Amino acid sequence: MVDRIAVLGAGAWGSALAKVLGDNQHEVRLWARDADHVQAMVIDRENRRHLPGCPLPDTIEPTADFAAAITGSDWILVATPSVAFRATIRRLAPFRPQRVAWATKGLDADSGGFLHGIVEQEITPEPQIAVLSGPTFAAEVGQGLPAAMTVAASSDDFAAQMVDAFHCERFRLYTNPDMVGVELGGAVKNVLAVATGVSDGMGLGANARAALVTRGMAEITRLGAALGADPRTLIGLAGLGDLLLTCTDDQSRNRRFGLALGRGAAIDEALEVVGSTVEGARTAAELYSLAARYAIEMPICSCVYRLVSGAIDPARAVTELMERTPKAEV
Ligand SMILES: NC(=O)C1=CN([C@@H]2O[C@H](COP(=O)(O)OP(=O)(O)OC[C@H]3O[C@@H](n4cnc5c(N)ncnc54)[C@H](O)[C@@H]3O)[C@@H](O)[C@H]2O)C=CC1
Ligand SMILES: O=C(CO)COP(=O)(O)O
Repeated sequence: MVDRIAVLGAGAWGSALAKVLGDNQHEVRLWARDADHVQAMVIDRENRRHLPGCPLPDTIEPTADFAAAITGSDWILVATPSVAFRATIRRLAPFRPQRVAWATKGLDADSGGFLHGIVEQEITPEPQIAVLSGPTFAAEVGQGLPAAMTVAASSDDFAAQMVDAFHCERFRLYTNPDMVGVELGGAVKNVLAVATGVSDGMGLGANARAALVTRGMAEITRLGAALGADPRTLIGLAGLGDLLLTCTDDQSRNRRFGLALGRGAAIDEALEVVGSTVEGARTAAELYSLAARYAIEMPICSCVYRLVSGAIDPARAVTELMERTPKAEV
C-alpha cells in the first residue's frame, strides 16, 4: 500500500528518512520552514545543506507550505530538533492529525519530560503516536547502507504501518511497546557522547572511554528503572546500540562537540565547529532536572551539564568523577 506521509523538518535526519520512504514508493512531502532551502532542494533534487550526495527520489516533494504538507497525509513524521518539537506539534494540532510519529531525540525543553508528553498535551483528540529511534547516522542511511531501528507505537496497527512503510533490504525496524525506554535511550546517549568526546579530546585513552560508556549505561539503567522502562529496551538498539554508535564514531555531532571541548574550545566555539544540531548540549540540562526529580544519581551526565553550563572545565570534571567515593558496581 502506498502511504502519503508528511515529513516535518528537512535536516539531515528528516531528509534521510524521507528518502527511505520515497525509495519505498510512498508519496512524501518534505516540509522545511525556509523557502530558499526548499527551492534549492526542488532544483538540486538533493538536500545539499544537510544531506549532500544523497539524491531525493521523485516521490519526495519538498515544500515550505505547512498546510499543503499535512493535508491528505495518512501519517506525519516529525524530524525537527527537540528545541522546535513543541512549536511544530502546536502548529500541527489544528489539523487534528490521527497518526503522528517522530524521530527527534531529546527531552521537552519546557518540562524536562518526554516528547510523547508534548504530543499528548497539545493534540486533541489524542492521535495514535510512534517514536523511531536507534543507531542510525543520517549520512549512512541516506547512502543506502544497512541500518536497524526500534519503533515504539501506541497501537499495534500504527507500529505495523511504520514497519511496512520503512522496511526494505537495507532498513529494518523492530517493534517495541516500551515508549519510555526508547525515548530515554535516545535522549541520554547524546549527553554521554559529549562526555566520551571530551575524554577523547583530552587524550584520556581507550580505557577511560570504555569506562564512561559502561558507567553511562549504568546511569541510563538507573533512571530507566525509576521511570518504568524495560531494561531489555535499554540494552537494545535505541539504548546500548545508539550509545555505542554515538560515543565511538566521529560522525556523531555530540561526540565532536565533546572532542572540541576536550581540546580546549569554549562552548560557543565547539558548537560552531560542529555547525549543526547538538542535542546533548541542551538535553544535559533537562536530564539534570529529570534525574533530580527522581533522586537518581547520574554523575557523568551531571558533569556534562555543569560543563556545558560553564560551571566546571573538563579537567575539573575528570577529577570530580575519579575522586567520587568508592562504591559497589551493582
Ligand atoms: N542526523 C542524524 O544522524 C540523526 C538525527 N536524529 C535526531 O533528529 C533530530 C533532527 O536532527 P538533524 O536532522 O540531524 O538536524 P540538522 O541539524 O541536520 O537539521 C535541523 C533542521 O531543523 C530545522 N529547524 C530548526 N528549528 C526549526 C523549527 N523551529 N521549525 C522547523 N525546522 C526547524 C533547521 O532549519 C534544519 O533544517 C534531532 O533530534 C536528532 O537528534 C536522530 C537520528 C539520527
Ligand atoms: O542520533 C544519532 C545517531 O543515532 C546522531 O547522533 P549525533 O546527533 O550525535 O550526530
